[in-house]
Amino acid sequence: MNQSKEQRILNFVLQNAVRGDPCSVVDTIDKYCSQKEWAMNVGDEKGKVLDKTVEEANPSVALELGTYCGYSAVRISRLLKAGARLLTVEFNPEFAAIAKQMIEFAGVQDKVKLLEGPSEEIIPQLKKKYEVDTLDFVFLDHWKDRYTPDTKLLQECNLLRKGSVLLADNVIFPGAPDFLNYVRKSPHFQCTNYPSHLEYMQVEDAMEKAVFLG
Ligand SMILES: Oc1cc(-c2ccc(F)cc2)cc2cccnc12
Ligand SMILES: [Mg+2]
Repeated sequence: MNQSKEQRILNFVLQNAVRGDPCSVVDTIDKYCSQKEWAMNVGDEKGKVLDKTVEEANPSVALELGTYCGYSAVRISRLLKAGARLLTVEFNPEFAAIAKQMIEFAGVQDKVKLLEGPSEEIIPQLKKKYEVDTLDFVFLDHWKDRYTPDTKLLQECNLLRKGSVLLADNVIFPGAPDFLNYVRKSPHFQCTNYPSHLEYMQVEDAMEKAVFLG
């Protein structure tokens, strides 16, 4: 049975990155996906925006929607302070299986909890089942038509507090126009746009930061 692209990415990491070194895992995925096969990791250019936003938020509890192969879970968790944790949600079982191995190889498994299932089911479980009070940082990088309903769900579930930082990938390409509309028009969010490029391509893209105002 021939391998999936995601399995090829993982194998390249297992053979070329340094076990227990998150930076080498991130760099090795970027090397493979820029030189051999494009894949929908946030990539290094937008990854630097992600890094700065995470460092500024310095979250104790972070949520990622859309794990894929684990690239941004490794990228985020390498910046977390001792005792901080990242919950990452992936609904595709094949992707989740790859990400689990990627996270373990990078040595960040103690900081990352991978939750398999649809975000609309998992978000309402975060408080009781996953002992979350409020989220300090949320990275939205899943299907673009889920950005707005999941943002509303986070608010309805009282998972955001004054100062909670949302960062959304791909607001230009593939695009999340309804999300931009929603957060920019809402009195509950202070928004900032970060123009960038689609991972590994010269196509325009951007990230949007939306800070919850309470
Ligand atoms: O960063 C991303 C990029 C794309 C994407 C797909 C096809 C293209 F031709 C270009 C871009 C899809 C994503 C889906 C989910 C999370 N991130 C994505
Ligand atoms: Mg993306």
